[in-house]
Amino acid sequence: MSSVVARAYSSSANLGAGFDILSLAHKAYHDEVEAEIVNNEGRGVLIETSDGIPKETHRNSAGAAVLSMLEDLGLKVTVRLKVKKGVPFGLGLGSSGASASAAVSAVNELLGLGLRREDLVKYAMLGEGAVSGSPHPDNVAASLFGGVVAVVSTSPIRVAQIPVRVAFNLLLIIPRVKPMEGKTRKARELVPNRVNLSDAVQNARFISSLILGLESGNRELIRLGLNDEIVEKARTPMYPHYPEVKKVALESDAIGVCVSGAGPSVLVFYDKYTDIMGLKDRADNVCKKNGFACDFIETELAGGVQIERIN
Ligand SMILES: Nc1ncnc2c1ncn2[C@@H]1O[C@H](COP(=O)(O)OP(=O)(O)O)[C@@H](O)[C@H]1O
Ligand SMILES: N[C@@H](CCOP(=O)(O)O)C(=O)O
Repeated sequence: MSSVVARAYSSSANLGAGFDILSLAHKAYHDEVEAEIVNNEGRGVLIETSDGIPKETHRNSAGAAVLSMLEDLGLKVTVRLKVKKGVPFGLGLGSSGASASAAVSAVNELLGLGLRREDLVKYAMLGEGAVSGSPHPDNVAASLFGGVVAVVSTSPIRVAQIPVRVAFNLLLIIPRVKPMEGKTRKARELVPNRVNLSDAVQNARFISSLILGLESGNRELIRLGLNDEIVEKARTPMYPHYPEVKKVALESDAIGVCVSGAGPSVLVFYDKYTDIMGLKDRADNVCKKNGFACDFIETELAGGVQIERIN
């Protein structure tokens, strides 16, 4: 085998109150990473890309993830990663996580390491750490496992896939703005270190409600669950359009609405009862009022990472 190509999908993390815990993968966008061995003489990772992301190994989520994997496993090999971006970055769509997930999966296959997906989460999240300053596991767990996931333990990593027994589609409302360099890093600086007990309790209610709603197919529980008293609130200055977009989407009978990851994109769960045309129309006006156009991408849950080709 001379190279392996892996594909990983975009994701929306947090899902309301599940900061660094909950996430889902969607088919909206995907990244592809091709991994090949350069030599077996030393340990290294070379990045090849023409998609506007850093080429230095330590500054690229794919490079940093794979390097941490080679170091941890004591492997002396240099690999080249060709990173083809499909997931736009800086918009809250898990772009850095998709590259890291595809990269560790491709190298796992290339070197015949036989790692479990939870091991791959462990390494891919270190790629997230390299770009956002903290190794959050939620986006990579969704891109690696697919569907809706909860990272229920970080040491050791444990990921639970949440059974979804309700029919819904997803709408991403994506501001057409210049991506802010290091956006997630900045957004994480806004998260408070200490929170009121009453807010923590309220958030635990939201998480319970969302998971129970998805499992039982109860629309009202999902709607209630897609709220957050802590992180979304603290970050509101980074996405001032969000409260009004949420209001008009709920008035159009969306199932529920939350910020996608650290924003500025907004994730809407909708179904046949939702006035989707009216929702887009009104949300479009809110975006324009805030000084930018928004793209509306209708999508659905995606599966986990796939090995596309073995050459
Ligand atoms: N492989 C990669 N894919 C996407 N962004 C990357 C990658 N490697 C490094 N980056 C950097 O990470 C940042 C994007 O990540 P972030 O702000 O967390 O947004 P996102 O929600 O897209 O993951 C950008 O500054 C980008 O240059
Ligand atoms: N839990 C993280 C998720 C960041 O997602 P991104 O797609 O915006 O990078 C956080 O909220 O910081």
